Amino acid sequence: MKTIIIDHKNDLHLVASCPTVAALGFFDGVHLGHQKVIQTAKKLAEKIGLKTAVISFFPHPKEIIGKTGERVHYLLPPAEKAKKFSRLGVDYFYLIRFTPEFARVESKDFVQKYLIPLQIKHVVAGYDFTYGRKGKGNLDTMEEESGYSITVTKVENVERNDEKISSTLIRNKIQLGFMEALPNYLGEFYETKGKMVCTEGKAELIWDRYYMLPPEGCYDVAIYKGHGWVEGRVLITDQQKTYWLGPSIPSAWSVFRVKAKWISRNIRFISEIVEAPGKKLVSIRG
Ligand SMILES: Cc1cc2nc3c(=O)[nH]c(=O)nc-3n(C[C@H](O)[C@H](O)[C@H](O)COP(=O)(O)O)c2cc1C
Ligand SMILES: Nc1ncnc2c1ncn2[C@@H]1O[C@H](COP(=O)(O)OP(=O)(O)OP(=O)(O)O)[C@@H](O)[C@H]1O
Repeated sequence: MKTIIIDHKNDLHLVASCPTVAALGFFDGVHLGHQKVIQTAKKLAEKIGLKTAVISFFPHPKEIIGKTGERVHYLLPPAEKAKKFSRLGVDYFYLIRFTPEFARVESKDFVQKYLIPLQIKHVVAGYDFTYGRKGKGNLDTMEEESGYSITVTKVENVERNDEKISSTLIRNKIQLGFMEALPNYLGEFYETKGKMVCTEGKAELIWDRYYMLPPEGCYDVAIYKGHGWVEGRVLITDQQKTYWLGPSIPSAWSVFRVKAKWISRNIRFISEIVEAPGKKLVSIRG
């Protein structure tokens, strides 16, 4: 898959090398709803003999047009999003820099000055997808705004327990520490990447940017350190620092890349700490 970052400096006629069917949206977390949109685009593209594209944005529109200082708790860094797109069979990932100027582009101009030069022939998105200044454009306006050179497909909402799967819903679950619920929406456990920094008796996990952590507490996780997955436990402090509670904390100073699968919140372990305050179950110094 080819990733192409687009800002106002690009001549889009030169960027696109072939016509595509494109899935449009932000796609934070690439959850099951997003996967359905991308798989639909892929199937259609194969049927009509075109390549598949995803058009997305960064940073999140809310950070640019929301209230000043509004922070978005991202679920995935753009590079990880790209890997997931690639696994879904996407050929081109057009990542548009979402700037205040871009937010002011009228919906028709987005279609005429971005989608048409990028050789998008068919757009796939969900029912609620909007585009253009103040989010005024939607899939019902797109065909007309393209002069009928682009056709569209609306994907039915993918739901769980009568609720639409959304990045917001997943963020809310993480905020409450319900990590065990996430495979229902993501199709797999939530994963974060970072490094483990070990100093005598203490191992801190420092996560890369653009991941979201659950609140203070103890969590069952699986950690990948280069030679397979190890199940264990981590503690998240009120300062949002993460410590590995074992098994086996390296005694020598070392740093290595890790990835973690967040399995569930461990309520039992927390209550053990509370019930036996004199007993030092968690040994964290420093
Ligand atoms: C050219 C363009 C301009 C946009 N301007 C605004 C805006 O002024 N206000 C807004 O809330 N969202 C704006 N958006 C964001 C969209 O409404 C929408 O959130 C974005 O396309 C991602 O779609 P999704 O949230 O369905 O994934 C704009 C999007 C595009 C492509
Ligand atoms: N559950 C779903 N079923 C089908 N399509 C979806 C679903 N969720 C999102 N989409 C579509 O996927 C694309 C990306 O959506 P978007 O990034 O807005 O996801 P979201 O999960 O609704 O995010 P947020 O909660 O931040 O609004 C859009 O075309 C959107 O309409």
